Amino acid sequence: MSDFEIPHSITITRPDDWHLHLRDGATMANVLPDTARQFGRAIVMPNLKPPVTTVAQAAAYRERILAALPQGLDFEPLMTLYLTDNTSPDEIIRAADSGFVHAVKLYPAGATTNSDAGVTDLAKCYKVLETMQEVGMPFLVHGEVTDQDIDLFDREAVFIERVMRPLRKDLPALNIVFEHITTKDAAQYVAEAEGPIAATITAHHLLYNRNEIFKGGIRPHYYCLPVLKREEHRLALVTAATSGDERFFLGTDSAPHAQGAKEAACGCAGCYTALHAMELYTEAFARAGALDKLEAFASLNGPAFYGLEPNKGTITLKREQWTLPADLPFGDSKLIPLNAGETINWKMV
Ligand SMILES: NC(=O)N[C@@H](CC(=O)O)C(=O)O
Ligand SMILES: [Zn+2]
Ligand SMILES: [Zn+2]
Repeated sequence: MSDFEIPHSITITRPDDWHLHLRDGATMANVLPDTARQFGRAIVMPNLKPPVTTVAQAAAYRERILAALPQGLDFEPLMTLYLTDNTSPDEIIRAADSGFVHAVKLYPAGATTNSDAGVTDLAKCYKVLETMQEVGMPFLVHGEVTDQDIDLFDREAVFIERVMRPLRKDLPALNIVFEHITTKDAAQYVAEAEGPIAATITAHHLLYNRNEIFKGGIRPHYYCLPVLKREEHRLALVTAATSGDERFFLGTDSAPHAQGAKEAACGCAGCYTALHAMELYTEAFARAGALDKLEAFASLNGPAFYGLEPNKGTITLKREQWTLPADLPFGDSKLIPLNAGETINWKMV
């Protein structure tokens, strides 16, 4: 699409974020309005410290989110449970009956931020997974093996062979979301798989490849997990997201960390994009000449997978340049958003 063919504005059904970290307490109060301005709902990740492992904890967390929501913002948090080796089938039944727990999340132990309490061996969870399959509870998967002998950049592809294929063979009717996919291997696997599987894709994995982490020096705000990959993988993700295929939908994986935790000798993984998520996705779709596919990806495919109605109302993004703030308040620290201080091309009205 040449520049003059790109429209000056685009209006779509109000989108949802199907993968979001809101944290808790004062920092949650800081970041929540950014998401609530852009999205009608969000799947809220349970990797708090300690993690959200029970329906009772999810109910309390949901109340804290709603209490922190500024007046006038209409936003529904969709809660999740953090799967551990000790999660019981009864907890899954309670979750399904709750009406507000929409999924259960797999963090392979040691894979990412706050995953220490995660699953050490999925074989220990088969009773729980069978129950999830029976009651139709979606299983959200951080799809990376944690084996230190496997190259960091290969951990998602190896996960498909070692974990995803056997799991789906054993439990073919389990609803699975392959979260924040980053490789052509995962995009291809999901596109071709039989049965109920989908994938979320972040804005940063659509816009950047791994060079971004090392441009002119090490740039910690581009470090997330799964880590950015080669250009060929980015291109495959753009193809999947803009294909209109209902298996692919929006999940920002916006993951705020205090400035000092990112800019450190051993910095945390996670990119903060909630402030300008729809602007970034719109840029990625515009560059691909696929703005007509943005609504399916951002607003329709996700609700269909989760058995929910799309949101009422619309949002509009204008082609208008604006400069992101250098930092944002984050409890008693600061939060550096992705693209801090940079000028971007779209602005939500
Ligand atoms: N994506 C990240 O790099 N970090 C996430 C955890 C996760 O989604 O894996 C976080 O909670 O900080
Ligand atoms: Zn993850
Ligand atoms: Zn995440």
